[in-house]
This record gives sequence, structure tokens and C-alpha cells, in this order.
Amino acid sequence: MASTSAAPAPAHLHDDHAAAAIGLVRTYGSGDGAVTALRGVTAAFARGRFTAIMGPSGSGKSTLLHCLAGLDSVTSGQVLIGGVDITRLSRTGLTRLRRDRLGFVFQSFNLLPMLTAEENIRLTGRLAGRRSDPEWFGTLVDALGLRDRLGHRPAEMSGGQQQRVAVARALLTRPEVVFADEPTGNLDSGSGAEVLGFLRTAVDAYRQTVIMVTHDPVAAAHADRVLFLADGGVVDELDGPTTDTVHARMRRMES
Ligand SMILES: Nc1ncnc2c1ncn2[C@@H]1O[C@H](COP(=O)(O)OP(=O)(O)OP(=O)(O)O)[C@@H](O)[C@H]1O
Repeated sequence: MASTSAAPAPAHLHDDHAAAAIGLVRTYGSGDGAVTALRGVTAAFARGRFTAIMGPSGSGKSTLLHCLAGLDSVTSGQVLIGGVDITRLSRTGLTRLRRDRLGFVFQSFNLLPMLTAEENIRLTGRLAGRRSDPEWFGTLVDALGLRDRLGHRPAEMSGGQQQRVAVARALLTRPEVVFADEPTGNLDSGSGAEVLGFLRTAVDAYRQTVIMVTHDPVAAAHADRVLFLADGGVVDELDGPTTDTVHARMRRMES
């Protein structure tokens, strides 16, 4: 396992947290042109919970998500996934951990155009050399309403259908954490609500952990908790968000 080569996590972050950032700093460039996107972020993400990350443009949301997901390197600090400090993994170890233990949903769907919906859904498991559980595949396909789309290629599907394929792909390997970067950014509100509703179900019914960046208070209201960033730091947090309470916090941050 890739995880065995990493240092142990602090004891208080071992058990209940699927992911955590500890003193995370990310600076891009150097000298006069350096930009510090994250200025020492510490945040923990509980297992089986849905967390939204919000904040003004440029506040560091995508950088935080990408560092947590091992898609971007960190300048200093630790990132724990299931208790493993991923900043200490080799490149190969990190690639393996991402493939085996994390799921991704991006704004732009990121499906392979030449593959059918079914082939796209099965792709990550294939790359990991695993046979997927047929029952779980069927459960996902039915829950996401994709049964009659499995033979279609991305160009033959709506944006909402493509994103549902991407969600099925992300969940098929039962990852430790699903990272979603503006998953509804390219969808109309109806299709967006379907995708968010399914992410909610994945958390409630299957104890999936979801961490999602969004600009949209309606999307954030599907989460259990919202973390607010400003200027590269965590400035606020809200449990049990509603669209109204998220709006109110955003307004307060802007004033
Ligand atoms: N690869 C990079 N090189 C240089 N600067 C970067 C890079 N990525 C991000 N930044 C800078 O880091 C800061 C945080 O960017 P980030 O994309 O994380 O913010 P965000 O909150 O996700 O913004 P948005 O809501 O507009 O997507 C910004 O000032 C941005 O310009």
C-alpha cells in the first residue's frame, strides 16, 4: 500500500477524519511576483460528512481542494488522507493513493469522449486493476438514472447526464473522499439539483465523505457544513447551512 511509507498523523486526527489540512501554506512563484494562495489553513473533514468550501474569487478554494486531493503540491504544512500525510508520499505513491482512495468530480465533467458512459464509469476501477462490484455498479447506475444511457458517448448526452456519469465514476471505487470542484457550475439548476441530491444521498445512505468547492449558496445548502475562506485563510464555518444562512454569511464577509 502506498500509505505505509508516510509518517503517522497527529493522534487527534486519526480516527474520525477522512481528510485534514494542518498549517497548509501554498505560495506560487517567488520574489516580487509570489502569490500566497493559502496562508496556514488548518481544517478537518469528518468521515461520512458533506462539506462545502466557499469564499470570494481568489480566496484559495480551488487551491485548498487541489492540495487536499494531492493534485497540487504544498509549500509547507501537512495534508492527511485517512491519517496518511500525503505530502510525504513519492510521486508514484501519490498517484496510487489518488487512484485507489479518492474520487473526483470536476466542473467540466472530464469524461473521455471516445468511451461510452459505462466505459467511463468503469475506467478508474480498471486503471486500479480492480473488478468492480456488479451490485454496486447497478445501484449507482439506477440511483443516477443512467441505465438507458450506458451505451452513449459523452457527446450524445446532456451536461447533467455527463455529470451523473462522472459522479458514478467517482463513487464506483468507494473512495475515502470525493472531491468536487464546482460540480454544478456548468449545469442548469434542475440538473445541478439532481447531482447535488445524489451527492447528498451518497453521504446519507453510503456514508461517503464529500468535499465540494462552490460559489453557489443553493449548492452549499446541500452540505452538512460550510467552510468559508477569505484571502487564503479559514474565516468562518457554518453547520447545517440553508441557502439563506449561507447568503447572510457571504454578505457579512463582503461588507
Ligand atoms: N498556478 C498558479 N499560479 C499562480 N497563482 C495562482 C495559481 N493558482 C492560483 N493562483 C492564485 O492563488 C490565489 C487563489 O486562487 P484559487 O484559484 O485557489 O482561488 P478560488 O477561491 O478558487 O478562486 P475562484 O473562485 O475565482 O475560482 C489567487 O490569487 C490566484 O490567482
